[in-house]
Amino acid sequence: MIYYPINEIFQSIQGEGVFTGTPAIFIRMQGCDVGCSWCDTKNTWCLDYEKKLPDSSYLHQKSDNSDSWTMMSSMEIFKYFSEKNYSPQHVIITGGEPCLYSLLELTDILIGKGYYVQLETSGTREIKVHENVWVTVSPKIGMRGGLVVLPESINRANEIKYPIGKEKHIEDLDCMLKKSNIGNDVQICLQPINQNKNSTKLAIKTCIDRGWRLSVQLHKYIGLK
Ligand SMILES: C[S@@+](CC[C@H](N)C(=O)[O-])C[C@H]1O[C@@H](n2cnc3c(N)ncnc32)[C@H](O)[C@@H]1O
Ligand SMILES: Nc1nc2[nH]cc(C(=O)O)c2c(=O)[nH]1
Ligand code: SF4
Ligand SMILES: [Mg+2]
Repeated sequence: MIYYPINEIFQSIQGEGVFTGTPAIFIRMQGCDVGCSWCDTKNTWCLDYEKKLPDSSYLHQKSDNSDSWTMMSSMEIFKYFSEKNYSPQHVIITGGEPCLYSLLELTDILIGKGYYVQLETSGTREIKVHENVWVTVSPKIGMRGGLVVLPESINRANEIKYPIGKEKHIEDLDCMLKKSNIGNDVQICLQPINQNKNSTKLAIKTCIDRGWRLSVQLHKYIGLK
C-alpha cells in the first residue's frame, strides 16, 4: 500500500479547464520543486517534516493555505470521502506536483470504486496513472527550478491548460506545440495568471483567434475554494 503526502482534501466545483463547473472532490498532494513565481499554492511546495500532522484526523481542522500535511494510503483517502459524505463522482488529483509520486495504485482504486478521475500536473515528471484518467497538463516553460515539460507528458495529455500573462508566454507555447505532435482532439485552454485585466484580455483575444478555450479559474470569481 502506497502512502501519499496530503495537504488537503475538499469538495468544490472544478474551476479550471474543460471540466469547469463540474462538482468534484480535490486531493491536494504536498511537494513541488518546479518553482512557478506566480503559483497560487506555494504552501504545497515544501515537504517540511516539522509540518507533518500525525494522521488524517487533523485534516478536518486544518486552516486554508496551510503548509501542514499528512501521509495517507489510497484506502484512507477513499475512507475520508465517506467520512465527509462527499457526493461528487469526479475526483481531481492536484498539488503541489502529484506526479512526484506513482499514482497507479490510487487511481486504480478510485476508478475501481466508480469515480471519474482527473489529474492536474505540470508534466515535468513521468505520469503514472490508470489509463482511463483524464490528464490535464499545464506546461511550465522557463521556471526557476529548471525543470521542463516532458514530451511524453504532452503526448499523454487529454487537455493542455496553459497559464499566460504576456505575449511571450504565447510564443513559448507555440514553440512547445511545434515540437510536439498533439492530437486534434486535445483541447488547449488558456488560463490568465491571476485575475489581472491585461492577462485576461490577452487570453480572450488569443482564444478567439486560435479557436482555443478560455479558463478563468471560476472559483476565484465566486469565492469558492
Ligand atoms: C496549483 S497547480 C497544481 C498542479 C500542478 N503542479 C500543475 O502546475 O499543473 C494547478 C493549476 O493551477 C495553475 N496555476 C497556479 N497558479 C496560478 C495562477 N496564479 N494563475 C493561474 N493559474 C495558476 C497551474 O498552472 C495548474 O494548471
Ligand atoms: N475550485 C477549484 N478548482 C480547481 N481546479 C484546479 C485546481 C488546483 O488547484 O489544481 C483548483 C482549485 O484549487 N479549486
Ligand atoms: S508546478 Fe504547479 S504547484 Fe508547482 S509551482 Fe508550478 S503551479 Fe505551483
Ligand atoms: Mg488551485
